[in-house]
Amino acid sequence: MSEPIRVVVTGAAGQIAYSLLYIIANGEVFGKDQKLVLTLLDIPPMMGVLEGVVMELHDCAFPLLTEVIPTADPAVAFKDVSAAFLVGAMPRREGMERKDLLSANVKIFKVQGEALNNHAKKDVKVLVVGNPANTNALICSHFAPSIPKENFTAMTRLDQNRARAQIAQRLGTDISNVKNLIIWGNHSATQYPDAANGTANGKPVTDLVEASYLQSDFVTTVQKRGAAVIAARKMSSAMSAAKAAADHIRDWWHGTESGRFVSMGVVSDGSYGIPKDIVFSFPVEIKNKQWKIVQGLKLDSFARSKLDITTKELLEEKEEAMAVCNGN
Ligand SMILES: NC(=O)c1ccc[n+]([C@@H]2O[C@H](COP(=O)([O-])OP(=O)(O)OC[C@H]3O[C@@H](n4cnc5c(N)ncnc54)[C@H](O)[C@@H]3O)[C@@H](O)[C@H]2O)c1
Ligand SMILES: O=C(O)CC[C@H](O)C(=O)O
Repeated sequence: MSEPIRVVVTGAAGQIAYSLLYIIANGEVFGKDQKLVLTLLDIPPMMGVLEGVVMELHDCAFPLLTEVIPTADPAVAFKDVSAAFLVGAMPRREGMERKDLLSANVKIFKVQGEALNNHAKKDVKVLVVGNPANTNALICSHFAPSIPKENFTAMTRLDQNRARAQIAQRLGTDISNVKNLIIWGNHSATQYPDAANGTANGKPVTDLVEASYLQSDFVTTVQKRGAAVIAARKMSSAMSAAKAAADHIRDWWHGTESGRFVSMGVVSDGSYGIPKDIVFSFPVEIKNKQWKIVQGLKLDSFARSKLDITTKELLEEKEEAMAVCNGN
């Protein structure tokens, strides 16, 4: 059994955290031999609810959980953390526009970037789940200059999982047989879910599924899945978001198997002609806790036009977010 590591979950009294905390504390992210100290951050009015979550965590009797620290103070929450799940933010509800979220949520990530900068381990692995996730991750990194920007990522794993589920259902095969679907760009309705490199039972998805579906309904279903869940549940997706957050950090911590890639929002280095310094979802491979963008994949003109749309949205979001953070 190794020494405990400290892991923070923000928005710990919320919906996603309620599913996520179980998965983390049960050893399914950092491993069954990794003891954990969990710090749980939420805002002061939620401290009562958070107390209940803490009681339940104790009552689960998780062997790996050595301590649980609920707090409303970022300095306490981020102290010496090795991994950070930044979930806490307002979710979009029916009738709200995505833009309504940006100005409210982006400020949270400025504060938390500063807190990470001042209190976290310098090799902390940060996953931003709170929306607009890509731009929040960029802001967080911007305000944490002492931590390498490679350590800040945004969650598009839920979109990847959604894409896999759509293809598996269409082919009537197990989801574990469907690999290497890619999410490019923003975690929003402009993302481009791309099956061009995907395989199902070892065969190219493009040989098994009609191009007309892959270029239309497949793309729009995945793009709009979050909105469809909100319309049905009247609340944003939570169980599936928690599972995806756990998948994301588990793969970052333990690595990806050879030949298999996963999608993560990472600070662009200019790969595939995407402008530097926006958080863009790319296919990555992971080894020794370092991700690398998969290079050399072919993008046809259809794919390229989709990447242009999502890039434009991310550049606009960046400008808007910087203006909010600078008080303009
Ligand atoms: N990237 C993705 O794939 C994805 C998927 C689903 C949801 N989301 C986003 O995740 C976020 C959380 O969703 P949820 O359903 O858990 O929402 P929720 O409203 O149930 O919970 C959010 C929690 O965050 C807390 N919070 C607010 N400001 C905070 C702050 N400054 N510090 C710490 N905690 C704070 C709230 O008090 C609340 O307890 C939303 O922004 C949602 O849109 C992202
Ligand atoms: O607000 C949305 O449209 C999406 C909410 C969430 O990010 C999801 O993908 O389920």
